[in-house]
Amino acid sequence: MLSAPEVLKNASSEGESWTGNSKLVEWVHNSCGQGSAGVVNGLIFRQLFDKESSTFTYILGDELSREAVIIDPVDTLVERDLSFIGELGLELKFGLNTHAHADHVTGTSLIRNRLPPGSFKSVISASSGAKADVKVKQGSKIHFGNRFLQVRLTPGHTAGCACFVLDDDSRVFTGDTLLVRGCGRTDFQEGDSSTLYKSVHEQLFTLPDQCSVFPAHDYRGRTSSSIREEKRFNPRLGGGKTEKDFVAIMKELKLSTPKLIDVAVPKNMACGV
Ligand SMILES: N[C@@H](CCC(=O)N[C@@H](CSS)C(=O)NCC(=O)O)C(=O)O
Repeated sequence: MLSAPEVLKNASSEGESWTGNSKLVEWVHNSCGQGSAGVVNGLIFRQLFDKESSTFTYILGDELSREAVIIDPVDTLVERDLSFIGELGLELKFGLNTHAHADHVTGTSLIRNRLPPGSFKSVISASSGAKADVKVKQGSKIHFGNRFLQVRLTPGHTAGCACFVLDDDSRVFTGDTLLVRGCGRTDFQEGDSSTLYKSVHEQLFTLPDQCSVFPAHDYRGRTSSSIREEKRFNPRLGGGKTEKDFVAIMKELKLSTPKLIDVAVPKNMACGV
C-alpha cells in the first residue's frame, strides 16, 4: 500500500488533474476502510474515551473537504487525538468545549499550540465567562466543510453549559447536561437544578426522538443514547418526572467532589488562550 506522501508524489508526477487533496482523501478512504466504517452520509465520526476521567471526546469530519472539529478533548490525550486526526487525513478547525469542566483539563490549549497559528480555534459559550478564540451564543453555528454544529445553551450543571446539535438533528453532544440515564450534578460552578430541568426539557427533549445523544461522560460503560430513550427512561429527568421531583433527587445525590476541581476549573476558564 502506498503511504500518503507517495500518493501525493505520484499524483503530481503523473500530471493528473485534481484539486485540493482528493488523492489524499482517496488514500485515506482506501487504507482506513472509510467506505464502510465510521462514515455515514459524508460525516466522519469517532468517539474516544479517557479512562482516568471517564470523559468522551468526539471527532467529527466532513468527508469531502476533510475539515474537522473536536469536542471536549482531554489534555493528557492530545497526542492520541492528533495522531488519529492525522491518520484520517483531517484538518482540525475548531476545538469545542461544552463547558469549563471540573474533573479534567481541556486539551484545546495544547492542540492550539501544536497547530499552525490561526488554523485552529478554541470554542466555549460566552455565558461560561471563560477565555477562548470563539465565544458562542444560542443558535451560533460552527462550520466544518459542508457540515455544521449549532449551539443550544443549557445552563444548570454550570451556568455556561452548551450542547452542540448536528446540522441534520441526527446527533446532539450534550456535555454534562444530559448523560445516559443521568445528568450533570448541580452542586458547584453556579449549578442549579431547576435551571437544568428547564434546559433539558426546553432545549434537548424538543429535539427529534431519534436524535442520538452523545454525552461527555459515562461511569458505567455506556456510550450513547437517544432523546426518545432519555425522555422515557432517564430516572432523574424522564418518565414524567416534574421539576420538583428533579430538584429533590438532585439534593440527595451527595457525590464526592471531583479530585481535580481546584486545578481543572482555573485552567479551563482560560481554555485555548
Ligand atoms: N469522581 C469523579 C467525578 C464524578 C463527577 O462528579 N462527575 C460529574 C461530571 S464531571 S464534574 C457529574 O456531574 N456526575 C453526575 C453523576 O450523577 O455522576 C472525579 O473525581 O473526577
